[in-house]
Amino acid sequence: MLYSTTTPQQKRRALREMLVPGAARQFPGTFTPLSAPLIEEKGFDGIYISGAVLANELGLPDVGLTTLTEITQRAGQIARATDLPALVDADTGFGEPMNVARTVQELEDAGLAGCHIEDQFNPKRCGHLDGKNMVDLQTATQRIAAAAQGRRDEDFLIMARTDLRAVEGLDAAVDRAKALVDAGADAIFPEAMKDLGEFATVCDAVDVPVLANMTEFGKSALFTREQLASVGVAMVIYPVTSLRSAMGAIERTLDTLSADGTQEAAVSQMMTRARLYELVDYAGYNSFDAGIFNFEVPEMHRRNEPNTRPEEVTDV
Ligand SMILES: C[C@](O)(C(=O)O)[C@H](CC(=O)O)C(=O)O
Ligand SMILES: [Mg+2]
Repeated sequence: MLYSTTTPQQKRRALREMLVPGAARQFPGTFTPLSAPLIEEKGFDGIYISGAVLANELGLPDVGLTTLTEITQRAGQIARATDLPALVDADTGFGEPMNVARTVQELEDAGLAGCHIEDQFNPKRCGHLDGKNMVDLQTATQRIAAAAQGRRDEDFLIMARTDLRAVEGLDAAVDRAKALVDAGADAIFPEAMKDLGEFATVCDAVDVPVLANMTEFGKSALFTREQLASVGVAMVIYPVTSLRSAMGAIERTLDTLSADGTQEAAVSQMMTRARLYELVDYAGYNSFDAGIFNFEVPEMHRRNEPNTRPEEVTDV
């Protein structure tokens, strides 16, 4: 009930302990606190909060328009809704090295377990698009050093992302990854790897955990957890998967509603009222204050059955 009872420090420790090479810990993305208990219940290892998704959710492209305040607020709301550790995308760190240090402190205060900071020039773009502009080595390493210096909880994970692969090739990306580790990165996010062999090369080259980005419609094929584990990947993110699934479902339902004049044919695909109430733990709040909850779900309404709206439901 209410929020997570696991403290941010405990979540950070848990993240550190789970990130071992070859573990391929799965972190599905979510843009809403409501999905966090769902991810937890399905047995995943942690939660990813995508910069692209938080921008898109605001109706914006992922080109560095969102602010530190917006990201911190939303990421904090999501982190609070789960006992799992949450890793957030901090884009280019929201400014110069001193700003990057402040970014880390804000994210620590919001209860995040870690963040990643990338070496693109602002305006940045999705790592799987062409035409990215990169900052030089010195700027990239200064960002990471500033992030490490700003951190107050030594377990807060500073992950360095390098976008260099798509611009200058794998060797350049590996060299940069090593330099970023030397600057203080606790983990590496090699963006836009072409194949499994490239993930293996990065994993072999650095002594810190490596992340694999399994974003759909990107430059990397969608490898299985087992495949990524076999080359040494420690953590896998599915950044936009739930947003794409949700938006696909919304579009299909709107088409049905528009074509049929009723949403009836789409109801069986929807999450039921009962399941939704389970996710927000109505029952838990009821044991706290019996005045809150007076809604019993008859067995027949626990299933998705079109046209079976119970009378009681409208009284809630
Ligand atoms: C991981 C990523 O940075 C994100 O913001 O989720 C994006 C994902 C995407 O746009 O598909 C990325 O740059 O890869
Ligand atoms: Mg991003």
